[in-house]
Amino acid sequence: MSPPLLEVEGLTTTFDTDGGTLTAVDGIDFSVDEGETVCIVGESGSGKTVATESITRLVREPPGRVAGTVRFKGRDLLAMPDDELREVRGDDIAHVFQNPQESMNHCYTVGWQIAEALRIHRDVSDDEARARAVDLLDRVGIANASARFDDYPHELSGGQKQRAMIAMALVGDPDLLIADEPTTALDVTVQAQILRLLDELQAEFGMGVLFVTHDLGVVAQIADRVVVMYAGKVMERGGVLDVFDRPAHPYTRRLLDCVPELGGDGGGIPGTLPDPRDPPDGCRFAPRCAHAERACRTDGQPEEIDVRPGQRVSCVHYRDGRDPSVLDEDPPGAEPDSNEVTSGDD
Ligand SMILES: Nc1ncnc2c1ncn2[C@@H]1O[C@H](COP(=O)(O)OP(=O)(O)OP(=O)(O)O)[C@@H](O)[C@H]1O
Ligand code: NI
Repeated sequence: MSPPLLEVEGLTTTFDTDGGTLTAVDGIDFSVDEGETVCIVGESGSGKTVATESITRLVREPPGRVAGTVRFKGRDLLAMPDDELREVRGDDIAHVFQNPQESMNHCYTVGWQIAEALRIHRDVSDDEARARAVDLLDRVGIANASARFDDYPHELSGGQKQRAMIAMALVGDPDLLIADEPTTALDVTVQAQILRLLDELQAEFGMGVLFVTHDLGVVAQIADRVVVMYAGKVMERGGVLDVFDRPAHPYTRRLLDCVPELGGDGGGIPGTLPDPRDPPDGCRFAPRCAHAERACRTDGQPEEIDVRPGQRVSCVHYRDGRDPSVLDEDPPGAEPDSNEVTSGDD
């Protein structure tokens, strides 16, 4: 088997804040294979964005600090000199962010920005850059691309702006596309179009995609594999069909319970995320877990246990000699520590 395109080990990102050191991502591992889509999913504040921005060291240091290993095509991005990393960022790994407004320069036309990116990455003439930029705009589904080339960002709709950002990301023909909630700011119809577009482009360009979302409906649509994050830790991971069919971790189950499209009630999970400056002992989810017992509240996050090929869960109830079927029952009288409700899909 060839090594993964991206292999993240022990990724830990902390921030120095006035209130002390905050650990946003706490020693997580995951990988993305060539041509594969991996979704990182979890509630707001779980560390999804910080994790993906740590990969190419987009996190500002200080106050941030990124540790661990991030091997991309065999090279450790965290140990790489800045100038080499800049090349990787432009050519091999592209980011698409949630708000295209913020990622685009308002003073230049959309086409010019894409052409300029092409000129930086490739040694091409102005005419070639323009032709290729128009081609990319066309490829991402912007109608009448050669006319739209001269539009300023404010002249495009939200969906068109996001398409243009995707075109910009494709300039270097990346091997890995990191997309952080790229459709969250868009309405549902446009969101579906952009997801379809990403799917097509992935097949065409053969990219690996690392996709961040809090929306399990989106995960179901696009993921090959899913990594469930909570409070800086990985709770569960596996093939998307396995995890959706037979979620193992109580947190994953509660998340899925929230999704109306999957028969859920659309509500939230009672309680809130722990303070990242002072996380609880044991499983990070224990304070909100109806099945938590003493073993869940001691030591660190439980080691991950294989539940079926490719699916692993960090939960003491799956340890040898234990019966995880207790998680299927409503524990009598057991209430999570807090009844404050947060939305599971904000
Ligand atoms: N620059 C920063 N300085 C201090 N703390 C930060 C910084 N950036 C992120 N954090 C903290 O790190 C934690 C993880 O944040 P992150 O943005 O990665 O969450 P997320 O899972 O992407 O959430 P969302 O779904 O809302 O985007 C949060 O507690 C957040 O407040
Ligand atoms: Ni985020």
